[in-house]
Amino acid sequence: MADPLLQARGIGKSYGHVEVLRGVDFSVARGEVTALIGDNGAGKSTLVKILSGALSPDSGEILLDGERVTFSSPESAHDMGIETVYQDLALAPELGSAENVFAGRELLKPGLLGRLGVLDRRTMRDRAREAFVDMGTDVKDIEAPVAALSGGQRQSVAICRSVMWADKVIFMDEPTAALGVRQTGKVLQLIRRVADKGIAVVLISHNMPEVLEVADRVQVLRLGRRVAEYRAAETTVEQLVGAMTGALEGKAA
Ligand SMILES: Nc1ncnc2c1ncn2[C@@H]1O[C@H](COP(=O)(O)OP(=O)(O)OP(=O)(O)O)[C@@H](O)[C@H]1O
Repeated sequence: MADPLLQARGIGKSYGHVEVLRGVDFSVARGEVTALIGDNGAGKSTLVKILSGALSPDSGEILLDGERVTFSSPESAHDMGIETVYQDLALAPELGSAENVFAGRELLKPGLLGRLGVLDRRTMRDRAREAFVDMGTDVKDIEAPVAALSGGQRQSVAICRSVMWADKVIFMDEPTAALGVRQTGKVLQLIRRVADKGIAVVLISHNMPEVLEVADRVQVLRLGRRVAEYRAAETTVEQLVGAMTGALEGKAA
């Protein structure tokens, strides 16, 4: 693979006496979509939480651009250019798409007498619109409440928001799980576009054909260990399922 941008080495994590991750190595490169797959309970979400600052590992190390880093919180990972799109999307349904992009990170402009403190609504709207156009999304009315959008459009808003704030890594947890075929296709195109901007995308998915369609590389977790790594172009659904269930030995890419 190209030089890893984010690299985890020997990550271990237990909840009480239950060892959930056991010496997991994982790496992602700029401009690539890396799928993270595994059966229910394999440890995917736990690994993503560790790599995005939401959980601390018990052991192992994380390197970003070759430098060892420690995330004390999701905000500290955000500050280093790492964002996560969770399955619930964390959008405020009553706010518009543009407002959601900037929610909690509003831009301010000088108020009266040069004091900071007035929301710069126009700049936020313009930047959000630019981001939506740049990413090729079909959200037309960026002021309509996101509750009124389709599931695919809401997913697009959440992805565009992450692109606005991340310049290194974006984790996406099952971004197409609730979508129909057409909307899934659009979201997959969007995911590709995010990677083409030079961002490393990590995609958690249970949908193997989708993984093979959009990912460059696939890393397989089973029972808390990374058991295989494949180039998507050189593997099959059967191989992936075999590695996930333990029926097949994985071959390092
Ligand atoms: N907060 C917690 N306390 C105790 N055990 C937990 C906690 N979170 C996760 N686990 C356990 O850790 C293991 C790995 O869970 P994790 O959610 O990381 O798996 P996953 O691969 O993301 O699964 P899924 O595909 O079902 O989301 C599971 O056995 C789960 O029950």
